[in-house]
Amino acid sequence: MNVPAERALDLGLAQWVRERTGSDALARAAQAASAAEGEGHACARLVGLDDAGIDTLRRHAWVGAGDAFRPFVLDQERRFWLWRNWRHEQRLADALLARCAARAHPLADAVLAVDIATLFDGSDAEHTADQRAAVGAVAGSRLFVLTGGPGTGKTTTVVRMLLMLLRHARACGLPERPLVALAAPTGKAAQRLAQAISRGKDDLAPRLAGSAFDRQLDAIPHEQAQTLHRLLGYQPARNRFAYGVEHRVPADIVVVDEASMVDLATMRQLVEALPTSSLLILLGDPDQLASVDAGSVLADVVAGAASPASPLHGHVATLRRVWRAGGDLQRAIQAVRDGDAGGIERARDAAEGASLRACTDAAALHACVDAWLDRHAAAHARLFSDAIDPASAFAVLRGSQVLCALREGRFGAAGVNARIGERLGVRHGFDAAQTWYHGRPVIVTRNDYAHGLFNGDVGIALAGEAGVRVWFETAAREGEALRSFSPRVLPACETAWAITIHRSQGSEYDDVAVVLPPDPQHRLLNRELVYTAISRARRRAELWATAAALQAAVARRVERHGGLRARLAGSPQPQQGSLF
Ligand SMILES: Nc1ncnc2c1ncn2[C@@H]1O[C@H](COP(=O)(O)OP(=O)(O)OP(=O)(O)O)[C@@H](O)[C@H]1O
Repeated sequence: MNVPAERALDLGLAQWVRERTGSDALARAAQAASAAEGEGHACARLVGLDDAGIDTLRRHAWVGAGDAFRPFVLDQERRFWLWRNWRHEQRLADALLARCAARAHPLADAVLAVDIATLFDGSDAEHTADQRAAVGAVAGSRLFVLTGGPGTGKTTTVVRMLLMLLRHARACGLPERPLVALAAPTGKAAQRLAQAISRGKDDLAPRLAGSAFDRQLDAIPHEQAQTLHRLLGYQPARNRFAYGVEHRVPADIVVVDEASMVDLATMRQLVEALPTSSLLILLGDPDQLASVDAGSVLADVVAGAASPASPLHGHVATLRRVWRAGGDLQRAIQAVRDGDAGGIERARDAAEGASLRACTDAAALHACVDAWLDRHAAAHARLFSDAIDPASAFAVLRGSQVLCALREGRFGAAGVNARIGERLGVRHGFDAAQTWYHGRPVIVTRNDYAHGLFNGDVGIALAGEAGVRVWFETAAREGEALRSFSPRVLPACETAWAITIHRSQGSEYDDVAVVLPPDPQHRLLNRELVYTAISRARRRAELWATAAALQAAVARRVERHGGLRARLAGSPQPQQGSLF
């Protein structure tokens, strides 16, 4: 079992605290809080300290109870925060609860019933009961959270919510013509949101022609979906946001998709930057991996709201029915979400759906890669043909993707990438050792504000008359489609035949292969990781793993430590775990 190395950052903080305070106990607690933050927790749990040690810490001038600024906060449950994370939780919870307190019920039941019937005309009332209820509940709220797994109709439902809100804007306390902003944590997710909303509008247009909602469809600006950082006016040179408490985002209704990826600090920035009279709608799947940075805001909101005592109760709707085709795959995804690894093993032979390919060693991994390349041979032949245009190349890339739990090593993205590149080179007659070959997919690993390219953006290298250009489909400006760059000016990027599961968040592919390390004890294996990976698949997911590693992963849940959930539940909640 590999243990995380002590980070220089955490040791540095400990040393700094020790030098200034002379307190070894405080230095060690500070190190624990910093290390916990690095692992995604908002605070550390000091359960290894005895009562005397806790008392010593509590009496220290640098440690407070959170009522006034102190560098650290220690609560009654031995949770220990860096001040900034304590403050983020406090301010975020206050803002969310204030939004709930401002709730009104402006529309009469009869009006709601008629409108919902129009918006869902032609659909089965029982099958759409959750979606209908969500549309009815949003009117008059200042915060609404719509959750559900892949294909449960979150986007479909939010389009109808927006139509309802636009039609009754004044009654709902919004301006006559509310400004709607659509955002997501990454460029890729923003692009998908734009496409999904556009599709939803197109589906509805013929059905709503001539109805009271006809006019409102045009007021949903799907082409303006943007990253959260852009919505908040992030200024990289100054590392600050243009919008905040002093200067609010000019928007009346803000929809944020893939909210599970939004960390604590960014969510606080968002809620503080929105006008208090605005409505914030969060969409997401709380069972997915939490944000890369500290916090698990969406999961905390959903869990907190489950308590009937919570002011958030009634502000969260969960969609359960899966509308997307592919019953086998959907059943396997749900089984993993519910902790049942057998859901995948039972579907072992499914040509469509989910399956497990035993992958115990390098030879087995190579066999998996070869079978994968055989299956996608026709698509790769298209990709490597000289005639392919960038849009078609991106369509090929969306068809299949290998996702790895690890970054490094043979079973990590680095090793699998190297193997796939090498095998494709042999099959299609190119030298995979050269960096920029025609057909090479890449993923950006650093933000480059000058070129408008961001961590996670996927590009494709295509050779043309002007030499190799690298194409991207994430827009830098509104209305822009494809852009190309010389490889020389690109920010850091990596080959993307295989990418990490973390990097795949917010993306979807028809066919997905998920590579897990064979060691069942590997500390990075957990249920959220496997669930996130296989739920990226639209048609088929294949796990390259040992049955033991799969079972161990699905059995292990990660819960992030923090105080947000208890604040939102309306009552203090002790938590499990030890980091000290
Ligand atoms: N009430 C409905 N009637 C008919 N089809 C529906 C309904 N709700 C959803 N669908 C269909 O199910 C599919 C998935 O819906 P949608 O894209 O809204 O889900 P989602 O939860 O946003 O998915 P994801 O986040 O995984 O992309 C779409 O093809 C959509 O048209």
